[in-house]
Amino acid sequence: MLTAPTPPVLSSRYKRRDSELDPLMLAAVAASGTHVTRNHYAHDFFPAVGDPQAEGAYDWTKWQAQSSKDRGARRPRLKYVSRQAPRSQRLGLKKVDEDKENGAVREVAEPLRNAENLPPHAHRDPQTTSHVEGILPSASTSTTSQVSTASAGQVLPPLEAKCMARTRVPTPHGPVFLHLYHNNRDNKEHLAIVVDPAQLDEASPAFAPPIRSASLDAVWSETETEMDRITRGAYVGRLSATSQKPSSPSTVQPPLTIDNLPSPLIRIHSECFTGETIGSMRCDCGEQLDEAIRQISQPIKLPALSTNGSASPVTIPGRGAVIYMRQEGRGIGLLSKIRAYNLQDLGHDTVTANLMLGHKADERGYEIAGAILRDLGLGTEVGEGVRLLTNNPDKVQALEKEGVRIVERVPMVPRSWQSRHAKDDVHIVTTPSDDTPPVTPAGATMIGGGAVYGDDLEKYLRTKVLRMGHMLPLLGDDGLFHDQ
Ligand SMILES: Nc1nc2c(ncn2[C@@H]2O[C@H](COP(=O)(O)OP(=O)(O)OP(=O)(O)O)[C@@H](O)[C@H]2O)c(=O)[nH]1
Repeated sequence: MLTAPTPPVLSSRYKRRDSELDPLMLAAVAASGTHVTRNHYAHDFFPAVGDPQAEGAYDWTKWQAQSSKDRGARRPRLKYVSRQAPRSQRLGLKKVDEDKENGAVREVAEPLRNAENLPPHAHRDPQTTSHVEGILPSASTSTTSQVSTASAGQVLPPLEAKCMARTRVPTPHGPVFLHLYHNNRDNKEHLAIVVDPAQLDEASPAFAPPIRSASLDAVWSETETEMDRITRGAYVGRLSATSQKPSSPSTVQPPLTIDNLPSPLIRIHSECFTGETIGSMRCDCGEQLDEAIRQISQPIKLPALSTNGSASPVTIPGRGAVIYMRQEGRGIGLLSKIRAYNLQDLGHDTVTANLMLGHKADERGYEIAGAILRDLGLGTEVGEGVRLLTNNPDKVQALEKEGVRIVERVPMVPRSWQSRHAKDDVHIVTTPSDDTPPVTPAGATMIGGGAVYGDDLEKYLRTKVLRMGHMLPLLGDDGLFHDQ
């Protein structure tokens, strides 16, 4: 129909009434080598998009179409990739596991987690998990990297994390630069919240190297324009209608002008929808995120500087970063975390609840966090090292294993516990009764309460100290603090 000559008789007498054939649609049909129907809208024509470990899979700028020298050669057939789970899973044909003794029927396959298009690490290894209560393995706080575990014999390409975009975000604690990362190990958009307001003030002398993403500042293609760079956040100074200076990959880092500059303060924070978005007081995650940004943003007071000739003490803006990892529920995902909360309401603690669901106590990995830190020039072997905000000994170890140079661990004391030390703590607000909402000083927190508190939280925090080895002093029955 498309190629046959138009019948001469009809052409003048009957004009076409349908629209012209869409050349884009024709090109798509030709490229796919197969039929295109309205049912295929969810599929990709690009090869490897559904194969996140392939070169160029997560980054469109790396996708090389047929190069000019190959033009004469036979064109490879493009792979036709579906991002959907297999049909049986989409239709909800779930495998169930019947626990005959208890008469319980339990779903063992989570359709989304087992979708074939997910990278291999998402498939659970039955050898390492146990789900039958009564034969629970001993509490494991292992930080075995969820992302680096490949099935036997599979070789993963070297990990790459690339900053796709960056922008300035004003927060109650001051401006931050939000960076969004893609990587070739999981399909998640991890974030870096960089606190370095000195970059916004180009007029003042820089005492410390700016915290910038090397991958964002790199040249992505020969054809990229200044506007492309600025739009993705590769600019210097403060962006405005009158100030638009694209950054350059070869920008020479200013040397450290002061000897006793504290290393940047950083936190690796794991996503917690409940604690951060709806203000759940089962955990202190929202408060920790807020507190981390607050602490990192605190101005740094330096003693009199000899190197810059100033005789009086100098105050410089705070600097550091929160690396925000999409590892909800310590890596088990929101669905399982919600189920775990119900088990916790039955009386089990946070560790046991995870184990009962067939998960480890902690399934997080820190390989990608390490790559993001490297990209930001933080904690590299040569350089300043970092101060890490955490109570979690496993996190310190796991990051050191990833090559992050940690010069100091800075504890994160829950605000409700701080008040036991200092009753006049500024973050503690009036204890709410049932009908009066707490009075929160403006800008003191992101979510709605100065401090999280309550029985659920107490139980959670105690479990972290007693079962997960978190380094916090516990208040004993005798009213005294006891180091664990
Ligand atoms: N599975 C599970 N995850 C939880 C629970 N409460 C909070 N989380 C998750 O735990 C993660 C935060 O971990 P924490 O143990 O608070 O902190 P940490 O990162 O190990 O240690 P710190 O650096 O000291 O805060 C987030 O991903 C939360 O979603 C829970 O009861 N069960």
